Amino acid sequence: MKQFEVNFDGLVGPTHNYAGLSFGNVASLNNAKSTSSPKQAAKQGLLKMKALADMGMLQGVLAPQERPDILTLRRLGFTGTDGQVLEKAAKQAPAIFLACCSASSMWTANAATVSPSADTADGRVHFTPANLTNKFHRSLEPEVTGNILKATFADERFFQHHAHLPDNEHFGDEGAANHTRLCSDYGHAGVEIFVYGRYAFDSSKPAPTRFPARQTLEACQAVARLHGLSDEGVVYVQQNPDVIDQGVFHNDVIAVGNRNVLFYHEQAFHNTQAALAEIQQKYGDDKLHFIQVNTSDVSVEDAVKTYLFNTQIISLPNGEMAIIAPTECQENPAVARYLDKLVTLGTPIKQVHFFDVKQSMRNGGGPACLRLRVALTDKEVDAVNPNTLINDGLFERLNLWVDKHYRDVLSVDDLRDPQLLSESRSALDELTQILKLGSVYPFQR
Ligand SMILES: NCCC[C@H](NC(=O)CCC(=O)O)C(=O)O
Repeated sequence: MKQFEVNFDGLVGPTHNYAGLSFGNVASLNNAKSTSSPKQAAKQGLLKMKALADMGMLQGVLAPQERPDILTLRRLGFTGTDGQVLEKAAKQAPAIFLACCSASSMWTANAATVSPSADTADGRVHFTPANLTNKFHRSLEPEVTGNILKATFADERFFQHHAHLPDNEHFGDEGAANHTRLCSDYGHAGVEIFVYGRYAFDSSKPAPTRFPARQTLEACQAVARLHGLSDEGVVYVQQNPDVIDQGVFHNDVIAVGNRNVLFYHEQAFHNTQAALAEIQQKYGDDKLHFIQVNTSDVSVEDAVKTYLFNTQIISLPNGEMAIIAPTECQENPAVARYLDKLVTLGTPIKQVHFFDVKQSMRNGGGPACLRLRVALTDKEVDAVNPNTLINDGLFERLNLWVDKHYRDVLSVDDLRDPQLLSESRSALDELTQILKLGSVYPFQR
């Protein structure tokens, strides 16, 4: 039996824009209302997918969501034709309208939490879409995310899909961005690390004071229960509230793991030593590489600015690990120096590859935000919808599709244009045919 980690990247949607929607996410607020390029954003994402496929990795793609979200605007009382709904919402409630236009589903690290079959009680791969309750614009995603995941992982013999957790801040869940898994090989039972920002039912516990903690311990525990994980295979770690207050809105902005490596900033966790000890104890006797980056080498501010930890650590077919980093890491002297040193430290990480994903970075989404990791055996890979796996043909087809449907530039004012709604729907309708997803969007149902 062979085993793989397959990265499913989110395709950037045709309404990609900068609306400053994410309080606590420094990049989102800093770039509010600047002009975006949906076409460039989608192509930057596709190039990263293609590059990983060319490195010998299995690479998948997840479809974006329907935006503007007319269905939600109707639920909020805007009436008439779709065009009138758009016009009324844009005029009467511009902030709500902008939230209903976000292409934020591109960050598929927040699409769901995934537990591989080696970890689960019933031996299937489990998916729970994230409810993303902390941000209104993101809370609109889980229903359609579930549809897309079911259309991508359809075979019930191998894949089990759960409903997202109750839509309430007590169970705030941001998916795989706060979840990482250590294992000796992808197909072996591993240790799933769930990182939370606060306790929902105990206000005496530490919590950030400036920015919101989006993920609760209780949400993590619910996902672990749903997935049938054993207590011996799970570690819950509290994120350091101080770093949330410095703009680390998800754990994947300050830590990332792959196989036997945990790469994290000194300030990432609330109680680091206890967390690492529990992880090592549950992992067993095999060697784990805890690669800690100290503040004296890279400050939290630089980590947030460059997304040093929002890198993907991948295991290449030759067994070496490589870091997939945004070009911002290359441009920052302290971070560049650190990465130069890292590959000489004798850890499994031997290579660094830089990618320009600036369109996404400007909204606080680095390489790791753009992908959902799904560890699969060869049999499970065969059960995945094959039209969602990137190869030369699909890469070319998706580029042509982007050229045909996407705008070069988009300002937030353009979002009220009824033409954009119809462009977006024809694009997505064609995409569901390319990826053979069936009808996943409200406008198709
Ligand atoms: N994992 C990265 C997620 C980034 C995402 N940004 C946004 O939604 C910003 C959208 C805007 O401001 O237009 C977030 O904060 O959840």
